[in-house]
Amino acid sequence: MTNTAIIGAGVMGETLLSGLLRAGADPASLLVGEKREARARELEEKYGVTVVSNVEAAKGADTVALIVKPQDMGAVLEELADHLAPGQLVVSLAAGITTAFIESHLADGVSVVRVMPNTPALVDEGMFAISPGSHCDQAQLDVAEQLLSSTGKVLQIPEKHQDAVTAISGSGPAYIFYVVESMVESGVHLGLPRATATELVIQTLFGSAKMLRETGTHPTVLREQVTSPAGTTAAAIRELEVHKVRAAFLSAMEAARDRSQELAAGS
Ligand SMILES: NC(=O)C1=CN([C@@H]2O[C@H](COP(=O)(O)OP(=O)(O)OC[C@H]3O[C@@H](n4cnc5c(N)ncnc54)[C@H](O)[C@@H]3O)[C@@H](O)[C@H]2O)C=CC1
Ligand SMILES: O=C(O)[C@@H]1CCC=N1
Repeated sequence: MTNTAIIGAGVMGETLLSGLLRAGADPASLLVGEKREARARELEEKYGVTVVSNVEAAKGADTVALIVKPQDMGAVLEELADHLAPGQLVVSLAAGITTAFIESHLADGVSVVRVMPNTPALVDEGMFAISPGSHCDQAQLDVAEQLLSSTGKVLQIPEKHQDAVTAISGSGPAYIFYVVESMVESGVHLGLPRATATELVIQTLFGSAKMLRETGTHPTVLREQVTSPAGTTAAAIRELEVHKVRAAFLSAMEAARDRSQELAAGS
């Protein structure tokens, strides 16, 4: 039985923890380090796992998943540095933090994988992009892929693309939820009951996502199929163009990419 340590069990840590349990992991094989006392008790009650110190969790683990905020990563690495040995695999899910930064804190030969996850992993529809550090071989990358694949798709990418990936799929669910909020509010503005507007928007989103995935048809073609000459959709899309929504998406994702790079620099 392999042991996995989860260091930092907030939103994303719980997402990974619950996913591993849904995939059949024995709670005894999951060692959790979480600094907030109340949160630790909550997770113990909810999942039957034991929360221990970060060092205790990491020492006994084959794989150590670091899921604290980028700003907390330096402190956690300093705490764990003397307790991690070659043969253990460190998997970081933090935005911006490079494998070089992590390796610089750890003993030579400790393997590192950088991951950009997203929250839909909570419903087994996550998107994970993974990149190996300098001591990580293909077999260890496959271990990381195996760990994550129970809760979503896993793509192996060069680390130089991680900041762009963070802007697209890491932060992406927030943009989609923002669009959903905006469409629901619009429905309410047009006189629909909120519950009706919400149901309409969620099913439309789900159906559209399923069409994209299952037909493999280009999104432009799918949009054109909905857009009748002089029809309602053309009137709506014209407004999105007038308000430069496409350009706003480009700027937003550039800002997220840039912020990921700033996090790497420690700000
Ligand atoms: N929430 C999201 O959608 C995504 C988050 N991430 C990354 O995941 C990481 C965690 O993010 P969230 O879960 O959203 O944050 P969070 O704030 O919900 O969770 C972080 C957890 O780490 C704990 N923690 C902090 N310092 C600690 C320490 N020294 N020892 C033990 N536990 C400690 C905190 O108490 C907290 O429970 C970040 O690096 C973020 O960039 C990546 C992609 C998506
Ligand atoms: O906003 C953040 O910094 C994290 C990383 C990607 C999604 N959430």
